[in-house]
Amino acid sequence: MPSGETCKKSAIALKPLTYRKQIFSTIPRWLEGKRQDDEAEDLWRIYDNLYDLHGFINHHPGGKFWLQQTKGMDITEAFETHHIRAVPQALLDKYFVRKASKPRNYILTLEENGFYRTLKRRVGAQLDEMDYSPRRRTYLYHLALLAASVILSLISTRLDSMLVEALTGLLIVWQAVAAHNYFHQRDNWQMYSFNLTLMNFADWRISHALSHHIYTNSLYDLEMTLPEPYLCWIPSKEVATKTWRIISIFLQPVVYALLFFASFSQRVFRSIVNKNELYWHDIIGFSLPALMWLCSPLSAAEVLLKWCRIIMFASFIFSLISFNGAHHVSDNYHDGDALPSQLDWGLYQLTTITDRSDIKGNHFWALTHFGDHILHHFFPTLDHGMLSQLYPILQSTLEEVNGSEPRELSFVQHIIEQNKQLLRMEPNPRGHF
Ligand code: HEM
Repeated sequence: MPSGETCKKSAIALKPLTYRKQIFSTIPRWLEGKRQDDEAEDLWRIYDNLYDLHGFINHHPGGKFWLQQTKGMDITEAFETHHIRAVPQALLDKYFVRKASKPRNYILTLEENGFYRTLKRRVGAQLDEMDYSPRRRTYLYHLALLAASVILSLISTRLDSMLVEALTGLLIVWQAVAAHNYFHQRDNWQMYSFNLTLMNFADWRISHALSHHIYTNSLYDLEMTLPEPYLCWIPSKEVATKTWRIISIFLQPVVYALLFFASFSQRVFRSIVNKNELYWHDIIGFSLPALMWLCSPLSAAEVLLKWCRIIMFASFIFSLISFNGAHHVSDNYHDGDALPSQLDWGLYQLTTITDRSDIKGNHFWALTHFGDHILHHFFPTLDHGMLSQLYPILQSTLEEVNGSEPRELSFVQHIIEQNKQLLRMEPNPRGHF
């Protein structure tokens, strides 16, 4: 089990992390811990200002969820990255309460003329000239994948074929990754289809959108800490010994295959013994086996077994794509490595992401495999199909700052690198930028 000081103090924050004081990381513990660490006094903190957004929660165009969940927190980066236009900033004055009495807990910066906000201003100025037609194609891709997942699930009940089950799992994953495009945006029907994986989009809005996207590869990133102790990417012997790291390489396929079941059953368990963590829309996860049972001659037990195999295939494929998609290249920054000399939030992000070179420029593959990942982290609410239009602005802005290029590797190289990162115990002494 990870223990020791390097497991509790992130290099990008001033205070030790409250949520890491407990043995297992969970989403409710992360939320509670962040509230304690941020000390926003039951209000919302943006930069050094405190706002009372209680009256705005129900009117927020992005949906209630985001503000309900972040009450009492510092939401500076989430606020900056989720709005490209100037309207939300202009609205804020109305809700201003007072200046915060303490400095921010996070040391990454979002200076007005720094890299990220300069890039965002330039993208904002381009928004009206962008080609919005890829949004329609994204809509059709997701719909087609969803329909195909349902149809193939039904076909799998008529054919006794593992291959069909694996294909069904693959389609469920592709539609779920496409649904991920939608849960980053204002509430919509597509986000619910993510739940066919047995994971829940609302949980992912926290662990992925509010934690991973903002504090990438740091100890505040739940996508780094939830898979511990089975997969440990933090380069420290306090987090995992060499022997355990070697074992974890061989354990990976099992962890991948059980991820969906494990995340659901843990939530059920904690809901029974502690506080409810389930949502009404978790029921969507069971709509496929119910439909398979209703439309097939198989018994309930046979359908259940078949569906479990499909979910295991899906879980394996999803983990393979997501854990080997961008962040765990051994040269990427992971908490404990030397920080970049410039602490701009956007430049920090660039040290934690290596894009997939083999799917660049292809709308379908990028949508279903977390492609164009750097731009997705910078502008998560923009439709995934539109991101590739922003490369020229990204490149020219980056060139002005330090002349560097966004890094890219193929999928196979990502897999090799991710395994190297699992084994890496020594912090990298050289910070990018
Ligand atoms: C945790 C912080 C916040 C998050 C994660 C968040 C998220 C979002 C999302 C996902 C959207 C929809 C974007 C789309 O679908 O294109 C949105 C829209 C919007 N939000 Fe927020 N929001 C946050 C805080 C705020 C605050 C504090 C304000 C203002 C007081 C605000 C004002 C707006 C407005 C006016 C829009 C519609 C215009 C636009 O998209 O730029 N939001 N927000």
